[in-house]
Amino acid sequence: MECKITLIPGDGIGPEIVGEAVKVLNKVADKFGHTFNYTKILMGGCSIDEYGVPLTDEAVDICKASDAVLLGAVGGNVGNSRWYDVAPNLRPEAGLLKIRKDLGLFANLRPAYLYNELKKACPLKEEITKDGFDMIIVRELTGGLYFGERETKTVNGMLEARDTLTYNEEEIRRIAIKAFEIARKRKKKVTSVDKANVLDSSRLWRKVVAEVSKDYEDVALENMLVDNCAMQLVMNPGQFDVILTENMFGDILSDEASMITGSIGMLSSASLGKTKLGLYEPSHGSAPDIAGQNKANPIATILSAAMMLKFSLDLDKEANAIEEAVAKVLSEGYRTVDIASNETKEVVGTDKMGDLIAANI
Ligand SMILES: NC(=O)C1=CN([C@@H]2O[C@H](COP(=O)(O)OP(=O)(O)OC[C@H]3O[C@@H](n4cnc5c(N)ncnc54)[C@H](O)[C@@H]3O)[C@@H](O)[C@H]2O)C=CC1
Ligand SMILES: CC(C)CC(=O)C(=O)O
Ligand SMILES: [Mg+2]
Repeated sequence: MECKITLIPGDGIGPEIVGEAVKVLNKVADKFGHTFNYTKILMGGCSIDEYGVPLTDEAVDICKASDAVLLGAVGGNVGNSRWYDVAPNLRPEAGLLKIRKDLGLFANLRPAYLYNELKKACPLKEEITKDGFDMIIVRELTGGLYFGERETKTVNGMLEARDTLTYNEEEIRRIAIKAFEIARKRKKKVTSVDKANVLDSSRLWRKVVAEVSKDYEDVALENMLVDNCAMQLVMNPGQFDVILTENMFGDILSDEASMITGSIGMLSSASLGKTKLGLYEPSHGSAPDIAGQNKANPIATILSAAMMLKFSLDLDKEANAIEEAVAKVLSEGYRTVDIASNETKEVVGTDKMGDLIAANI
C-alpha cells in the first residue's frame, strides 16, 4: 500500500520524537511491504520564524491532500519565549488550533492504560493500581473556550480580559455519538464530565448527551462533575471506561490521566473528523525544558503513529505490531528517564528507545 503522510515535527522535542516515530514507521513499511511517502511542513514557532505565521494555508492544503498527519508538538517556553507576547493568532498554539479546525477534527481520542511493566512508574499506591486501568478520554476538540471570542481591554483604567465558552447542540451531539460508539466496542460505559452545577454550556452538554444515550441502551451513562472527576481519576481510575468531555476539561484531565500511566510521555492521541484524514500526536507539549537533550520519551508519538495506521490507513495488523513492540521493549526493562524506576534494566535516550522499538517490529 502507498500512503501520503504529512509530518509536522514542530518545536522543542517535536523533531526528536517525530524522528523516532518515522524510524518505526519505516520499519513497518519494510516489513509489511508498504510505501510511506512523507512531506514535512512547518507549524508553530518554527513557522512563525520562517513565514511570520504559525501555519500557512499552503501547509494546511498539504495536510488536506494527504492520507494522515503526524505531529510532534508546538510552542516555546510559555511566558518566556519570543513567540509569547504577540497577538493570539500569531502564537505557536494558534497553528495547532487552526489545523484542528481547518481539518474538522472535532474528536480527540486519548487512551490511558497502565502497562503492567509501568506500575512502578505510576505515582499511585499499589492497592489502587493492582488491577490496572484502561480508559479512553473522548475530548471535544474544535469548540469551547479555546475557540471562543476573547479580548483584553482597559475598563475604568484597569486591564480586563475575557474568554468565552460556547457549544451548540450539534457540536455536543456529534462528539457524544463518537463516545457512545467507542464505548459499545469496549466496556459499555460512558462517563460524561461537565460542570452542570454552574455552567449553561454544561447544562446543554448534559441534556444533549442524555438524548444521544437513548440510542445506546446497551451503554451505561453516568454524569460526573469535572472537579469530582479530577479526584476520582487518582482515587479509583479503574472505574472509567470512556470519559466524554468538552475541550478544556479534556485537555486538563488527559494530562492528569497521562501521569497515572507513568508519564505524560506515554499518552498517544488521535484527532478525527468526518473523513478518514486524521491528525495524530502525543498528548504532551513541546517540553522546552528537555528539548535537544535526547531525554524525551518518544513512546506517546510512536503509539500515535500506531493509531494513525489503524484509523486513517486501515493497517490494523501493522498498528498491532507497533503496540506489541512497545510492550516488548518495556517488558525487557528499557526506560526513558521519565518512566524509570529502581527495577529498570537500562535508562535509554530518545533515539535508543526508537531503535529498540523499531528493532522489535
Ligand atoms: N499539542 C501541542 O503541540 C501542545 C503544545 N503545548 C505547548 O508546549 C509548550 C510547553 O508546555 P508545558 O506546559 O511545559 O507542557 P509539556 O507537556 O511540554 O511539558 C510538561 C512537562 O512534561 C515533560 N514532558 C513532556 N513531554 C515529555 C516526553 N515526551 N518525555 C518526557 N517528559 C516529557 C516536560 O519535560 C515538562 O516537564 C508550551 O508552549 C505549550 O503551549 C502544550 C501542550 C500540547
Ligand atoms: C494549545 C493547547 C490546546 C494544546 C493542548 O494542550 C492539547 O491539545 O493538549
Ligand atoms: Mg494539553
